[in-house]
Amino acid sequence: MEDNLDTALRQKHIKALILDMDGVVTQTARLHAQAWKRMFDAYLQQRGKRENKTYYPLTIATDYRKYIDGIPRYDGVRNFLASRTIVLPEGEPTDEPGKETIAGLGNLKNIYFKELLTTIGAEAYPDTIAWLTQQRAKGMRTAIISASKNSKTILASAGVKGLFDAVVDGIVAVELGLKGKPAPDIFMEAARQLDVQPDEAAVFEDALAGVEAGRAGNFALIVGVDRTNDGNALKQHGADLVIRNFPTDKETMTNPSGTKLQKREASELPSILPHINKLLDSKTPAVFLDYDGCLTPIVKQPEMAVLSPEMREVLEHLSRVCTVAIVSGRDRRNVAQLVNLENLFYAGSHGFDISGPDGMHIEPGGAAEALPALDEADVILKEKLKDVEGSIVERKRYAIAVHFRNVADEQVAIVDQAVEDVLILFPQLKKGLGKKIYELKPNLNWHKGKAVLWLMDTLHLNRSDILPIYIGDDITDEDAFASLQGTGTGILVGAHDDKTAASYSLKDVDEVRIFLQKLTDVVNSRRDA
Ligand SMILES: O=P(O)(O)OC[C@H]1O[C@H](O[C@H]2O[C@H](CO)[C@@H](O)[C@H](O)[C@H]2O)[C@H](O)[C@@H](O)[C@@H]1O
Repeated sequence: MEDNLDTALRQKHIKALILDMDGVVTQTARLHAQAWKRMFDAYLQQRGKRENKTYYPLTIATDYRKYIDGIPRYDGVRNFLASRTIVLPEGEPTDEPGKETIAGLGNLKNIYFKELLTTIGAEAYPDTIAWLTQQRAKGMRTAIISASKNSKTILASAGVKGLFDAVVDGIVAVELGLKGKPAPDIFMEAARQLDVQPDEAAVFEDALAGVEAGRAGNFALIVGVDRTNDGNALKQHGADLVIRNFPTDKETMTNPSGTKLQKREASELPSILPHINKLLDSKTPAVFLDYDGCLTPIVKQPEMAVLSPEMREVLEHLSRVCTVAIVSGRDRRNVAQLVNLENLFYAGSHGFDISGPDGMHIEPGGAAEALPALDEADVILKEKLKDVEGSIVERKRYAIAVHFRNVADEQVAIVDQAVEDVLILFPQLKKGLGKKIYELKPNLNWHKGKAVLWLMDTLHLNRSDILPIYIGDDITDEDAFASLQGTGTGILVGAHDDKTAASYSLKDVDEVRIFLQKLTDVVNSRRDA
């Protein structure tokens, strides 16, 4: 569907792109949702006590989306309160935060939001930024619109201010007397500032009110950006086209060392087996290994993935001749127990939790602050999924895997929704994908690739006589392949759903064992020579 976007832009002769900020360019929707929930839940509770009445708390999946998302702040307060049959005086924009007026409650929400912005910060969607950068390089003009009065701070916090020729936000709207969405005013002003007519511009929106606003303004193309599985609703409200991500040319993305990242189809990779001698040359390997799907076959239940005695023996021999680390999505203690070899390094929870021989233990990703969010998310997910047969919520120290391998196809949507609902509640967490699992991880720039580079550095392996080799089978291993591209070797086991940054392949777990055995033999034979 994403490929259609470039075609649609061409067909409609689009000269300018007007993008909504929250949910399309920056990931602040979750911060907003959390701030709204904090403000309204406390207010409703306090009011309920006073009136001896029960007011239901705000639900993010329904109330926030329906009454608040994408519209000016005070309108959001008024809309939501109306859904609970509460009418308050409008008040003044200068009302004290928390005063029982529309403005007072809106001002309190804004304080909570700014607190979250300072503590957690805004992040830009990498796919949007990569695509926008490409479009601007082709001469496309770009504007960003938002109902927020904090847009400048948010754009600066996400580091994307320079990507837009015009910014039309809540402050500009007040100055010019522009009506909020679903009125088209804010988009029309953006088009005016870009010096284009609506029939020359495309609008990108994730909110239903925003899609309606684009339609009301007769823009040439309305693109719904579906980050929350709401594609049908976006279409019903007027989107011409719905995309889940912006189409980026993955081959042109760069790896952490700044060199061009090469990605290929798994089927194009040569087997590493005939190339071991050439690969090693005169170097000593440092071997980083994923666990599930690499050292053990993928099985139905996580606890059934037991290491074979043969694989353990091979690993033990290898660890006598070079550094060996297991880099896994599993909990570190769990994977260390499964492998059960003392002289290996273990990076668990996708690299956030690392241990090694002689009592070494360190958590280099800085994820400790996400622990309360993980604890709460774990409880909520277990409650939400308790009746979904076959689902497993597997808590690791710094991640939660939500397994749906054994869930009936028609129930997988319930799992999807539960994960999305929880993500909205916890901006400290982000979603990752794996084989038939969703992973909730700390929302930090840390992953298996960073853990590998950290180990290389800490263990003084960044030397010309060392060849780092990473072997893995899953999407999460791509970060490690990318981190080593140019300096080491990535080996993909089997295939996953995307292109790969690995350079070689191995068919399955048996071939991994054969490769590790041969590697050990080559190093040993050199020593004997
Ligand atoms: O990074 P890894 O060591 O590969 O860990 C990734 C996840 O592996 C486990 O789940 C996967 O393997 C299970 C057992 O074969 C399988 O049932 C599941 O469908 C796979 O996704 C593990 O349970 C997760 O915690 C890891 O994150």
